[in-house]
Amino acid sequence: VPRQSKPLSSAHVFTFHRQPEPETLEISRAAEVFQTTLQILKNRARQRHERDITAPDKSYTVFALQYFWTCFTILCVRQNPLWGAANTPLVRWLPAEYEDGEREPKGWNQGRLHNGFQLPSPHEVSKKILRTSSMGKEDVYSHMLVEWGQYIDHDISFTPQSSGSAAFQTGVDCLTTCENVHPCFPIQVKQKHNRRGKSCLPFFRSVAACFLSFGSDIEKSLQRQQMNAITSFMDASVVYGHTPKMESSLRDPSGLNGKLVVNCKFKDHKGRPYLPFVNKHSVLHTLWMREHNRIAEVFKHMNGHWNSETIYQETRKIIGAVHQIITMRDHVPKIIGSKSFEDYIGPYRGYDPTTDPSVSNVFATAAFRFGHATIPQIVRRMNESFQEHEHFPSLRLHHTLFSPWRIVKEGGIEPTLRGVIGTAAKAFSANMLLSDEVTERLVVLNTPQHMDLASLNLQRGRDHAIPGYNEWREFCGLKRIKTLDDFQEVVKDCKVAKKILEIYKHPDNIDVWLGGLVEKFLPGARVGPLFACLIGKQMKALCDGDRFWWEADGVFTQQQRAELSRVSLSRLICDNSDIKQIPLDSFIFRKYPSGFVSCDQIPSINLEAWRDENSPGELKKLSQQIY
Ligand code: HEM
Ligand SMILES: [Ca+2]
Repeated sequence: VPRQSKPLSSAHVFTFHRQPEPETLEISRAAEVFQTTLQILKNRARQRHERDITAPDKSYTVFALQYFWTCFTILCVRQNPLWGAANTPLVRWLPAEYEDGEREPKGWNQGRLHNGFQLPSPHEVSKKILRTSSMGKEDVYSHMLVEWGQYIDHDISFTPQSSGSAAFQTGVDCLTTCENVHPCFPIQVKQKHNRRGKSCLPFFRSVAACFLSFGSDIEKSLQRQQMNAITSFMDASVVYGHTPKMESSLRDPSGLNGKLVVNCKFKDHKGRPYLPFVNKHSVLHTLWMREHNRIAEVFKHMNGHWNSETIYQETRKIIGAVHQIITMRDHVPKIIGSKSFEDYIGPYRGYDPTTDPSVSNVFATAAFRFGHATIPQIVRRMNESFQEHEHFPSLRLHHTLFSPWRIVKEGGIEPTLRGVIGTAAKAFSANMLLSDEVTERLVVLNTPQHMDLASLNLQRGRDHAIPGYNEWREFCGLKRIKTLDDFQEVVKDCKVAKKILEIYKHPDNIDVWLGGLVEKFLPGARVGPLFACLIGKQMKALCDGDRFWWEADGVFTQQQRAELSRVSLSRLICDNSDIKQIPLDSFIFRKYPSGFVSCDQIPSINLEAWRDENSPGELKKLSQQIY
């Protein structure tokens, strides 16, 4: 229960709360044991010069069997049952590039050359290219575009990291060591930059995933893969959880009305409920919880013969559909631009069982992290006239505005929500890429010191052995960069292009997250051609490969689909908060009062389309009154 009388320190507040579930840990441990065992055996074999890994000894066989058994138990009988499921590998659109071909990240072995050059330290790249203290303004989109990006990302990917701070084999502590020992892969820092006198920032490798490939390429099937701990489908897993255990803990314990659990101690001044727990997305999450309970209440009266399970499942289906619609109709086109939307996604043509909807490694590790360049320094809280709030001032990001006690104690979700709608998103510009709120003051789980998000992203890409910028350009049918001139053509800022090539020395060595981030935006987009391609392809896979996509045959009736297409984020806000005026599209930045309309002008969904024929007649009148 959020109850804090005084502000928490930034270290407490701005913590990235994403914890893997026990199942995730079990599976990753199996994969970890397997890889380590394999390594030991390979080393031994090499030392003895007697046999190679294809001649297994007894202990290897035992470990291998354990691994296959643990991994096998997560398989079930559906066709391609693992596609899009939680705790399965992030898929590879291009093969991994490990230094040893199997599990050592890029940059693991000191002195190893790539295209004739050593890779620059992510920290050096961060310092010289990505950091900034200056800010710019976007004038088209509101900060909601950024919030939604992160929110939806948390529905589709979560790559868990090694949880123990001690190295698996040696017991070396990842928090203190500056050596590369699995699962520690510290980020090297030049001494003078480090206040604690250490020459590195701690970094935990992402956990290994089970990977059962029965193809002929043994080398490839033994390669380390990373795991997505959540369902890749846009299924509102932030709201409902992604395991049965989590799901049941989020449902109303009385189980009588198909609703979600609410905070039993605190309510806002109008009696609207709060979430019962601490959560990074408290504002959006609170809106969804209220929306679920609002719809469930309508269903209870409209379809009186539905039991609580039916009410819950039918409501959940709608909430999932609304997530999909807001993302695909309102959000993605603003990010990748309408032309790329047409090229990579286009109109929906039905469920395709041959499309793998799993999140790709490059999407989670690089492309969708474009959003990190849109994180602001300051987030505002606003009053009813969308002006700076008299009582609740704007906050530096690291004094996070999304901390739940502020919501409860400081005016409910509305001041924050108005700030998110009423503030223009941070402008992206090549010479001020990442806010120092996240390069200097980021606190992540497990790590007591402040971290740097830019270094983390770059090191994560290398940890996952993601191929370089040029490989991905080629993958997307774009020209490879060979010279400074080539690069200056595609990068927003010529000086940045030059600096990058100076640091990396060879264009093939440029990390894909960085290369994609500095590209010139496509017209009407907030990313360049490479990220537009990677995000577009991923989004297409997420809808085509989803049997329960809201437009797929048999998921909703035609009438229900017509109703669903009237939903909007602005309607969600109107129905579940005290906000009475809002832009029609809350991703678009409007300066109050111009462009704001009253909530009753925002279309809403008519739930009559869900009336069940079998509903007893006398309840009809009652439900109409409520609706
Ligand atoms: C307050 C704002 C944000 C903070 C503090 C934040 C922080 C982080 C951190 C600490 C990580 C893990 C880094 C690592 O060790 O690899 C991460 C991952 C990620 N972030 Fe953000 N982020 C923010 C906003 C965003 C936005 C706006 C987007 C996209 C539009 C985004 C997309 C992602 C993605 C795709 C990942 C990888 C997810 C996974 O598979 O685990 N983030 N973020
Ligand atoms: Ca999901």
